Order: sequence, then C-alpha cells, then structure tokens
Amino acid sequence: MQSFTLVLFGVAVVSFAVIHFMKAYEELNKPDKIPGPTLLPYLGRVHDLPITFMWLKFKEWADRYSGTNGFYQTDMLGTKFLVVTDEKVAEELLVKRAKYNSDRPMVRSLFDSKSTYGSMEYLPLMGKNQYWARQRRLTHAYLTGASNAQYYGVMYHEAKRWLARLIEKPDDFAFSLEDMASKIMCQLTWDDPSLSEYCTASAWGLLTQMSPAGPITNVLTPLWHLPFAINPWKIAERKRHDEQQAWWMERLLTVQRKMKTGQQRPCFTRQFLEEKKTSISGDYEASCVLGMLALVGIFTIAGPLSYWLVSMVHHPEWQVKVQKEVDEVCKGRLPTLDDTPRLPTLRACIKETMRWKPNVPTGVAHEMEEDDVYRGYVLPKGTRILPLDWAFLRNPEKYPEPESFRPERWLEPGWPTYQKPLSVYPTIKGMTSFGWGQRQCLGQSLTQDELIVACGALSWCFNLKHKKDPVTGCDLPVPVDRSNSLLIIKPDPFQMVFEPRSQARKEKALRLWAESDANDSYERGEFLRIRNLPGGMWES
Ligand code: HEM
Repeated sequence: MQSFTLVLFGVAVVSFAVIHFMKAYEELNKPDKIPGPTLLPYLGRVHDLPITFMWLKFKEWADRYSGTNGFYQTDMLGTKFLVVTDEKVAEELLVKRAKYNSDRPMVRSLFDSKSTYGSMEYLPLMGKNQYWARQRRLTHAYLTGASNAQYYGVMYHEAKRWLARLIEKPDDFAFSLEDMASKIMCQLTWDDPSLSEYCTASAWGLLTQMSPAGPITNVLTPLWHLPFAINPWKIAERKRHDEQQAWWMERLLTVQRKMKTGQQRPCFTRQFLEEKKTSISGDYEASCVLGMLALVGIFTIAGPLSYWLVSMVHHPEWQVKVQKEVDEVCKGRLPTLDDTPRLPTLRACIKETMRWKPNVPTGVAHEMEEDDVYRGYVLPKGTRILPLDWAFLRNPEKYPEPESFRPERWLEPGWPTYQKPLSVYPTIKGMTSFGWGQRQCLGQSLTQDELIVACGALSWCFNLKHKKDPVTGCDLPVPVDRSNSLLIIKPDPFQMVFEPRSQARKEKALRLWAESDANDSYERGEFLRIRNLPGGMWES
C-alpha cells in the first residue's frame, strides 16, 4: 500500500511537471509571438547557440526568422533578446526611441558593470545613469580635442616606430601592431609609451571577462552566486579588478606627482587635473574614465588593422592601387591626415575591410528601460536589443556580393553604397559597426585617423605578401575566417611577409624613425630643462 502511494505520488509529480512544461512551452511559442527559433521553458534557446562564432548562428536564425520584419526574438535563460537585422529597424528602435532604449544589460562576471551601485568604472558598460552621462561628456571632449590637434603628433611617431620594428622583427608583427595602438593611447592618456605592454594585457583581461565567450559565469549566470570562498570565478575577478583599479590609480597619482615637480608634459590626465570645473566626482572616478579610455583604444583598433593585413595579402591588386595612390598624392613621403581627402582608395580599402570583417560582429546590446509596442508586438522592459552588425553588413541589397572584398563599391557609381564627393566619402564614420543613438561609439574619428596613418604607412613601405613554406615552397595560409569569439574580435595568429618596397624605402623608413625618436628624446629633455631652469617656478 505504501509503495502504491509512492508510485501514485511520483506519477502525480511527473504529470504536473509535464503539464507545467507543456503550458510554458505553448506560452513561449504562441503563434502571435515575434518570430524566432522555438524556445524551451527556462532554457529559452541556449542549447544550440555556440559560444564560438555566435554571430554566425544569429545570422542563420536571421535568414530563417527575420523575414520582412528585420528582427526576430530569442531567449536565453529567461532573458529576452530582440535581434535586429535591418538597419531601418535599428534606426527606429535605437535612435528614434533612444530615450528609453539606451540602457545596458548587466555583465554578470564583472562587479557592478552598470555602475548601478556607484562603481563608476567601465563607461561603455554603464547603465544610462549620471556616471555614464558625465564620463561620456569628458571622453568626447578629450577625444575631440586630440583629433583637432592631430593627436599631438603621437600617431605619426608611433607609425614610424612600427615600420622600423616591422623591418627589424617582421615575425613579431602581431605584437608590434597592438603595441603601436597601445603606445598611442598610453601617450595620449599619460604621456608614457613604456606603459603599453601592461595596458594591452589589462585591456584583453577586461574584454575577456565581459564577453559571453569569457568566463562560464557570463552564460551560466547562477554559478556567479556561489559563496565567495568556493567561487573560483569571483575570486579571479576580484584579483583582476583590484589590480586594474590600482594600476589606473597609480597612473593618475604618478601624473599628479610629476606635475608637482614640473616634470609632466601635457596628456589627458594632466588636462583633467588642471581643469577647474569638472563634474567627475574625484580622483577615483577620474582614474577609471581615463584608464578605460586608454584601454578601449587598443583592442578596437587591433581588429581592423590586423584584418587590413589579411585583406591586402589576399587582394594584391588593391594593394597595388593603394600604393599607387599614396605615391602619387604624397610624392615619396609618408601620408599624413592632411592627405585624407586625396586618398579615397586607401579609405575605400579600410572601409571595405571593416565591412568584410567587422570586429564587433554581434553588435553591442542595448537594454529597454520601458515597455513598448513596436509594429504591433509587445516588447517588455528589460528586453535586450541586439543590433546584429554581421547581418547589416551582409545585406545583399545594400552590399551586392557581400562575402567578397570589393572596395569599388565605395568608389564607383552604380554600386548602392557609392557616395559623392570622393574627397569626403568613403568615410568609416557613421558605419553601423559603431553602434547606435545615445550609445554610439566615441572613437570613430580616432579609429579612422589611426587606420589612415597606419595603413597608409604600411602601403608606403611594404609589399604585404604570403609567406612561403620553406619545405614545399607553397604559400602558407592566411585564414580569412579564423578569429577569437570575444565581443571584439581579431584574427587568430598567422604568418606573412613584410617586404620593403625597395632598399631606398627601407633605409628611409629606418631614418625617419631614428629622427623621430631622437626628436622625441630631445623634446622630453628640453621640457625638463626649461621647466627646471634656475629661478624657474619648478625649481625645488
Ligand atoms: C574599429 C573600431 C571600433 C569599433 C568597431 C567600435 C564599436 C563600438 C560599439 C559597437 C560601441 C557600442 C555602441 C552602442 O552601444 O550602440 C562602442 C562604444 C564605445 N566606443 Fe567604440 N569602437 C571602436 C573604436 C573605439 C575607440 C578607438 C575608442 C576610444 C579610444 C572607442 C570608444 C568607445 C566608447 C567610450 C564607447 C562607449 C559609448 C557609450 O556607452 O556611451 N571606440 N564602440
């Protein structure tokens, strides 16, 4: 009798669970819901969403479910996603309705990623709050000032260093490429290029921590709530976070100390410390917004710059066209930003590289702050709107032959993307890759300028080529579809050749770097000498 009761009880529980599951299943997949992949109760649709190359799966679903809507819906462990695949829809939701669609989702594996509790640390990840508003203003003002001043010559200096490094240690190109981007940001922010290696490692540490392909706790979020003592993810993040914060603060204090003794040359941090009126709350917040600014200019630029190498190796005919343009316009000297209007082929190849291989392929999610109704569908508050850049940039109507590298789509009438005048267009500013509305990227000018200087310098100096296998004599592969799967991607390591275009170019590149290096040392020395002349205001 007792066992009969138990069996009966078991059957009742299982039946209840099955009925509950079926009801939840029907509710989730009602015929009038926004189209999208079939969802399972509690799980949503995570079971066949790969962590690697997630954007390809999102695009596959787009092709199946977006239809004429330009969006579809999915769900991950109870969180609703509206994946937007049409630019017009992104414009309507993220620009026209930006007022309540500009918040950010929480990144589970960071402490207070949105700064809801006042951490004030990561501007791009902040919710739409007071810290975000004032840090965005400061970042925008400093980057605009730097752009107007052509980055105080720092980009030209670092491009020359990079050419010399490529001549001397070509196989180290992946490192020296990123180090160039890092040295630029470290000089703009703290006037100290020697910080670049640490800053780069710190940047990738944060990027990994915030990416779905990073710690498992970003996907299986409940694991994050294990008690600290037995929670390896929280322990590791506490260490990473504290080290990064301490390093950012040490940078600010170093600048402050050097200012007191007249040894600090201009940089963003000195600019902040000299500013009388600022809404930033104090040194801690300042160290974060400045540290974050330095970091974000590293992994973002590394992507398109690395993909430039891939594009050029695979498309030598375009490489020749860019070299010809640079030679004709610059008459044997390195290109500068003043040459930008006269270098449309260089700009077209840069823009096409970013279209062909976008480095934030999933886009960055915005979170809705209010319930809304869009085209008859109810979108509840908290829905994450994902503007899928991979889909925008592979729209065959706007970009015929989307899988092919075709820079002429920006240069020749007849292509849907052609725009006049060629002295202005193509420009990468305003590309969908830089996001939308109130959260749109603040680094668009810096990205365009750095790519023009760096890719222009490469074209001036080198033929970028496949490396030969020493045994077979065949080209070693430069894969076009291998990368990491972080939120911001770059290609996996590969090998290639940087062949100086001539002995004269090689010698000139080395001479230009030697001159620039000597000039930099001289200017640094002069700065200290003048500031510390006897009777001067900084004499101790
Ligand atoms: C290829 C280069 C880059 C790409 C593709 C890129 C892309 C993006 C995207 C997609 C967003 C989010 C936009 C949104 O939520 O709608 C963003 C935000 C941001 N970007 Fe960039 N970015 C690049 C370079 C840079 C650089 C060089 C800097 C600065 C040095 C920068 C600074 C920022 C900042 C501060 C934000 C946060 C804006 C906010 O949340 O209000 N970015 N970027």
